[in-house]
Amino acid sequence: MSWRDRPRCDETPAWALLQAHAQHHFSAAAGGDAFDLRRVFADDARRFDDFSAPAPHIFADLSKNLLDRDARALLVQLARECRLPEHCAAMLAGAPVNGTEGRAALHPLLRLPDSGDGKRDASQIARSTSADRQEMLIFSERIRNGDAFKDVVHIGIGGSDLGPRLAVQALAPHTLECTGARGPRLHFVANMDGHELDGVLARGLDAARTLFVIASKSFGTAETLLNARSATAWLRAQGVRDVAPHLVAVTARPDVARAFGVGRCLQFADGVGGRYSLWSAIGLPLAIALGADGFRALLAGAHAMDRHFADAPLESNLPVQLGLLDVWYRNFLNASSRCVAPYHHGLRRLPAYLQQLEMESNGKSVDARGRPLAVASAPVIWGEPGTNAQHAFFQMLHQGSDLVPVEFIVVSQPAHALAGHHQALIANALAQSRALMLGQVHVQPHLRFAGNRPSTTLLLDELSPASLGALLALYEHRTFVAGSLWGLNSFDQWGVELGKRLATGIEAAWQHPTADASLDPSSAGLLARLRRH
Ligand SMILES: O=P(O)(O)OC[C@H]1O[C@](O)(CO)[C@@H](O)[C@@H]1O
Repeated sequence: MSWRDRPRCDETPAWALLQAHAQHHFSAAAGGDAFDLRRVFADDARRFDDFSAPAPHIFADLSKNLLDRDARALLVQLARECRLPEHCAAMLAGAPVNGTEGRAALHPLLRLPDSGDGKRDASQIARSTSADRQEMLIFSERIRNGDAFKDVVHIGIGGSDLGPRLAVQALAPHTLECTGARGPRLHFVANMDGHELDGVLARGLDAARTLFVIASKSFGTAETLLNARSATAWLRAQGVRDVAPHLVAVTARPDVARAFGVGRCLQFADGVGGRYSLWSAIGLPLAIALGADGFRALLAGAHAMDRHFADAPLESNLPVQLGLLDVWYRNFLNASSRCVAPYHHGLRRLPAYLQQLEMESNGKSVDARGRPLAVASAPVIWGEPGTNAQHAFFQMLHQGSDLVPVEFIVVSQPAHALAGHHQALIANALAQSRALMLGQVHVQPHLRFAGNRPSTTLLLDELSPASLGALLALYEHRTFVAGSLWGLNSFDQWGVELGKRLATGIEAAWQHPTADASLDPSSAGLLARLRRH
């Protein structure tokens, strides 16, 4: 049987076994026998070791999850029955796993290292992605080391923004700004809300020495084109006659970008999904900030995780174990969200990045064959960096009514030397996961904490280009694993199209009130009020 004909999770024998296991051992109805983290730790001295999973650059402690050995074994059985290994091998080999768009998911190919002799020992597509990368890195080094531009403004949205923005923030200590090296300042603009571009242009930019990067895979995204047009108008208004040298496109549609009037195009393959595109020329601002070697280190870290995903047995394969855990919580313990709490200021945009990665990939209700799903898919992903999050929504995590698995991300080595901060930060991360698990018995109801609340801790030695690459690749593959079991095509995103189309109609109706008749009464009423201002 090929990966295309794989059964969906709810069609397998393991699914029914998992349902029975969850009901007998994990539901409130199981009474005193229900799984309790405090009891299993007391009974099992080996639990931490047995439920820990080392992977490249990352150590994962899964022991504080609501999961026992039997459930874990059944989940691995489920993965086999769903033919996950075959699907994974097909995806990594560049098979056309994105059925509705008739293409492959090429992001792992972007991370293949060059072979020793400098040539890429791979398929034509791998060779051409290598050539694209080479071209981008030559360009980024020129901008980084040259004098032509003092400011680089990266314009893009969704996957053309979230990855580079996160990575530039996360790796700030390695970038131009913090190492004191010469080089341009970097700015990001995503929203069509003019306040964002206006705010960037107000930072004292000299038009004659400003480069705009227009990053759009399709080169058809409304927000990006609007910002790009406004940037072009600004250049002209500032007296720049020949704007083309100030505009570089990063795109899979160089034909459209050239027609727009850019001076230079950096290309990447159509088979690279937007939310998986940091590794392509979309990473240009990161390459400018880090330098070519730093960018290659990011790719090497991600590639190490690709190898782990391809080669490690399912039982010790971290993306597989996390993806299975996601299915377990979502479908057997009915958790409708997962909270991500990075205890590192550099990772403050990670929850936003993961929202696109996981919810745009797996927020679907029909499977890859067009059949309605019989089970729930992507949970809501949400979060904030610790310890800020503790002073906002942790109340709900500790005493609220919903089951929310929490993911703590902790980095061993800080990149600053301020005394006391790092230990205090780490102590808080560990304390929160302990408090969630232990709870508190108290005579007064409002001081009671039920405890037995689950968490995972991902531990990185340091936040380096390589470890960030491994972390993001881990999340990509975990998303693929859960989507594969749910039977989804994790690589399309048709759900974003309807709203885009309707926005065009509303924009037209703004100018022509007679068109209000084509709107529903609520939208027409709101528009009428808005027009008065
Ligand atoms: O890079 P583009 O084509 O401008 O698309 C930006 C984003 O828009 C989306 O297509 C969703 O609207 C994302 O998948 C993508 O990352």
